[in-house]
Amino acid sequence: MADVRFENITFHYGDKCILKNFSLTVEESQIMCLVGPSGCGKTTLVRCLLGFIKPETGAIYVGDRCVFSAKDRIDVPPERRHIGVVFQDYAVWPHLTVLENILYPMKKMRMNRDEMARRAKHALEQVRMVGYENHLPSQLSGGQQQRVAIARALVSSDEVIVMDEPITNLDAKLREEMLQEIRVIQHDIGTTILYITHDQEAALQLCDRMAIMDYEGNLCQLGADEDIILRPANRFVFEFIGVSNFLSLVQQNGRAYIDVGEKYPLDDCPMDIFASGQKMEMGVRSNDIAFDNTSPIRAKVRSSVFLGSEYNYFIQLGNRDLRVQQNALDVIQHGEVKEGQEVGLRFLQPRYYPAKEQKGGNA
Ligand SMILES: Nc1ncnc2c1ncn2[C@@H]1O[C@H](COP(=O)(O)OP(=O)(O)OP(=O)(O)O)[C@@H](O)[C@H]1O
Repeated sequence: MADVRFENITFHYGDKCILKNFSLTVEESQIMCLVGPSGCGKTTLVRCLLGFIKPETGAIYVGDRCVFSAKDRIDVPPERRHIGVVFQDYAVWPHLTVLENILYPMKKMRMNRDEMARRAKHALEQVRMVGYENHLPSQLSGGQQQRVAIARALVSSDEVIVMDEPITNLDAKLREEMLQEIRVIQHDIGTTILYITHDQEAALQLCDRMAIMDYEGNLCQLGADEDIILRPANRFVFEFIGVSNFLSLVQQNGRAYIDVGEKYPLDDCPMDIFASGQKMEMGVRSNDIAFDNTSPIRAKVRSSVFLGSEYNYFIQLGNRDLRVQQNALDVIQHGEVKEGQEVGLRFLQPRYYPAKEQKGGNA
């Protein structure tokens, strides 16, 4: 097993800076999810690691091996980096059988026959595809094809596997199953996995640690999923992970109010947030809004949707619509609120951030 280290990686496409002095360590035998919005540079980072493109600065290490260093002019070719890869579009060869697909990278590495057979058998067992050796990809479901791609990555490297949106093309149930399988496979063999996604739900289910990139390709937080959810480093992380609502705040006569057309006092709000003179907002996650009839913050239930394990409510508070999510078990315990009903609201774990600047124009 090996850790993966990116040190001060800079990369441009033309004039456009995609990664600037980007550093990240993926610890050995862990699943690290690199999460960020579309276009932020995740795949670019993976391509640097695999050796498909060359950063302008920095170094990349896989365990003790330096696979790239701009300063020392090291640039190990992709096939000698020994990194397993699973891409979104499966990338299994359509004209090769399952077994031939799995043997392919080992043949390229010129491995001996017995070792190839042993590894292929083991990888097929790990992804539960024994019995499908002679099937062509066209005879397999999307999930089975993806398992073949994982088996092929496993035989390429038992040290490091990179997965770039590997389950995006699968239906919801299969996605869930594949996440479980990736977790079980990783647990059994202890491979280091760098998992790239813009799907925060998948990341939360899968990872040991999460790295969050913002739109500009900066690493804005690195931590266990609890850290990211409970202690978001900034507004971007708070908004990107989980479902959140934002409400404008004002202060009057030393007291803070939510301003939603009508003003509701917010007694727990620390007044020092107004010290900078900036407009402030309160962010609260949808599952951190509780119904409490004793609360003076009065709102109206516009709609209620049952989603199996949770209820989704759309609530009108003054001139704002809020989304509230409640666990189905809590609803069973405390009772469902009905459309049209008036409710009192209580905000748990609110966060305070400067308001975003409104963009002008009609665009
Ligand atoms: N070959 C290329 N030439 C020029 N620009 C590119 C090229 N490949 C990617 N880009 C640009 O680089 C930026 C980063 O792309 P990248 O594919 O790394 O993003 P990403 O975070 O992986 O996005 P997604 O989640 O949508 O896959 C984007 O603005 C993209 O348009």
